[in-house]
Amino acid sequence: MGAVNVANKDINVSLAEKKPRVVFVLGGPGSGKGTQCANIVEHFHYTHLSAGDLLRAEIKSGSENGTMIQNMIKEGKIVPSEVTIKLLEKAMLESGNDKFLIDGFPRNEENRAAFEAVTKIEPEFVLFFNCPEEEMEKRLLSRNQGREDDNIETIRKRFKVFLDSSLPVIEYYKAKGKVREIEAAKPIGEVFEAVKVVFTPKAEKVVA
Ligand SMILES: Nc1ncnc2c1ncn2[C@@H]1O[C@H](COP(=O)(O)OP(=O)(O)OP(=O)(O)O)[C@@H](O)[C@H]1O
Ligand SMILES: Nc1ccn([C@@H]2O[C@H](COP(=O)(O)O)[C@@H](O)[C@H]2O)c(=O)n1
Ligand SMILES: [Mg+2]
Repeated sequence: MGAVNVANKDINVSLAEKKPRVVFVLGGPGSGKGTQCANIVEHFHYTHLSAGDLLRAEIKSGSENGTMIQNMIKEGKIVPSEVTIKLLEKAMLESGNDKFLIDGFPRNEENRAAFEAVTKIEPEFVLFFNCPEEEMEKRLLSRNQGREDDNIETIRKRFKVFLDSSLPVIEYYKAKGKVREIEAAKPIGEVFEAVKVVFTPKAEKVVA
């Protein structure tokens, strides 16, 4: 435990020193976060870190937390921040990049406050994909990526967690003027056109 704490301290010091640029990418399950992050990476050279993907990789790695994480994901519950933040910090430091899309995080108030306290990083802005449940449900049920949480029972639990725990985080950042909201119930290309506007520096935007 002591060794882990020492290593953590080193990680935190160097992340705080690096002062990376962070965009939080939020939205309901199936709103298209991962799909649009792939486009943003290609055009704007961010590194994409999906908290859900990191947690799924942790299960596969045979980590001591694997069973706990797997059980929480099956129930659509939010894994304790300590676990997720360690994975995010490690991935940020290993990437060598200085700008990140953090997808699916912070998912609740505990995630948000712990990330800020541990890393001292404030997001540049929050990209929020707003999509009706009916559309998200349809997408998740036809995603076919073998995810254990893409079944109707877990999907309904994930929707409830989104409404109860994740929307308040979006509201928190809205009050700070940091939310860039995207209408996500459109074809992928149209959604990306709206995303591009958010990421294009003001000076480069063409005035019509
Ligand atoms: N604009 C869109 N129109 C139609 N289908 C879409 C659109 N965006 C994404 N999809 C499809 O919907 C499914 C969910 O998309 P994606 O995995 O990007 O969502 P997500 O927000 O990352 O979901 P999760 O929170 O579950 O990880 C995928 O099969 C994807 O191909
Ligand atoms: N901050 C987070 C993000 C995700 N989880 C868990 O992973 C599941 C899948 O996440 P996706 O973003 O890939 O949909 C999610 O339902 C949670 O169980 C988490 O705990 N904390
Ligand atoms: Mg995703």
